[in-house]
Amino acid sequence: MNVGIKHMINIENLINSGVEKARKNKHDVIVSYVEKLDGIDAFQFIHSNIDHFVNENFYWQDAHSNLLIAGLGAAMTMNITDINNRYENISEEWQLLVERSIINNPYPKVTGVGPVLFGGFSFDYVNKESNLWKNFSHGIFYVPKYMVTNVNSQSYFTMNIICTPDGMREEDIEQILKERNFILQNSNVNNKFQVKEKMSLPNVIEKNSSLWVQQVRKAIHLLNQEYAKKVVLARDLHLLFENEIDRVALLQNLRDQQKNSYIFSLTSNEDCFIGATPERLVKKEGKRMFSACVAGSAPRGKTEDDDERMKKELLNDEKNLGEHQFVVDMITEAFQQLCESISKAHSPQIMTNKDIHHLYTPVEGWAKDKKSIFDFVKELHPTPALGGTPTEVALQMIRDFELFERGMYAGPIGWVDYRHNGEFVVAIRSGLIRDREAVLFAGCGIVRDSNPEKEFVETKVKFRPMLRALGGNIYE
Ligand SMILES: C=C(O[C@@H]1C=C(C(=O)O)C=C[C@H]1O)C(=O)O
Ligand SMILES: [Mg+2]
Repeated sequence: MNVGIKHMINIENLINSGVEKARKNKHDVIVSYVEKLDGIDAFQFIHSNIDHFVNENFYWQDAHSNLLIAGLGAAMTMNITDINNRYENISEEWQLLVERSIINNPYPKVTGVGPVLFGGFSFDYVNKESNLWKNFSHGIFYVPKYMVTNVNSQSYFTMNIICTPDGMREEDIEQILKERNFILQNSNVNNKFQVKEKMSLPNVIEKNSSLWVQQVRKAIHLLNQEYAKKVVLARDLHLLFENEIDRVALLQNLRDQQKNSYIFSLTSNEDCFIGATPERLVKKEGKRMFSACVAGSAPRGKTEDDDERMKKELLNDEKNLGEHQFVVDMITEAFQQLCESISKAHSPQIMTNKDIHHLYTPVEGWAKDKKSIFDFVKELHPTPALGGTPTEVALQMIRDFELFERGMYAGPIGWVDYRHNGEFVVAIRSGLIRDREAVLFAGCGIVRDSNPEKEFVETKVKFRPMLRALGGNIYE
């Protein structure tokens, strides 16, 4: 791989301009340098270098594998401290950071290169601050130091360097260039990923299953008293392994097994939040906006005929169609507020994943002037696919009835680039990995005619993607 001297000189010059600008304006400046590098693969980049960036790394792969982004290290981190204005604050901070950056990008039409902010928001704005989510709190975002983007069969390498008004020593610059070369040499195509050894089988601890069913029963009772129309209740499942969980192997398994899902992983200190979700919250491409209503579920059939029957039944099932419609109504309303014009399918379609079918209605629109992706996240989250209807009542029911802390589960996770394009998904079919332990989450939309036992079975199906990838197939 060409780690070229020409690039080294360019980067050095750029850093010097960054330092000068930072000094003059008395604020931090991000210097971003983009190169096109044939044959560098985002996953490979992660697996070859993860040991040097154990506390800060992320991976993103969209549902069609059109776009892969992997990041290592943090040039700068944004922790969410003021929960009340978290979307506005992140949006403003990002806008400012971009305005103050120096970007060398010969490929201005390519999305997801140059400075990219990656991260997520916690599900609820009221957090119990449990030990489980101590490394994520209300949400966390960072701009990676090094990033690989694979898009439309091309590969790009971005390096982001933060320059402060204090300047930078010659040795620091040398160190940065050395690290860059080391990473690029490591990411060599010949360094193919292999699962070192099979993961040990976990001990799966199903703690509160009967209590969860009781909670669902209580919720249904309240729904029948017209307290709310829908609430999404989730449960947690704990896995304990003999050895530390191999996160790269887990990521690889999700990639292999969940072909048409978004694969995400976000590391903060010793914890990694990872999953394979089918559900887009919002995507921004210039002024074009895309969202997806995904709610209402049926398991896959055992045979092809069976599977077709499942789909047909789901498309005609009153209970599932009701669950779905709350989501369509809410997302449509949010898009009507934020868009000049919108369009959506007239009736739900079927979205099929490895383990499950969902009712699916895509929604599209043209954003009004100056609306950022964060404006959309703020207006959309939580949709009734993850919260309920009405939103605030449902949120309170979730706080009262659920037996664990949601943290980042079901929250918006994704990225935005320096031209303010990006995508957020809802972080379901996910789990939190810490050392030898994994905590997985799955929930379902409870409506008046829900059956608690059936909803329990639905959560089992939704645990499968993470369970299979971790080798604990208790619900197969
Ligand atoms: C809440 C989850 O999934 C959501 C609930 C669904 C349902 O109840 O039918 C379907 C898709 C998701 O919007 C989850 O997977 O944890
Ligand atoms: Mg459901």
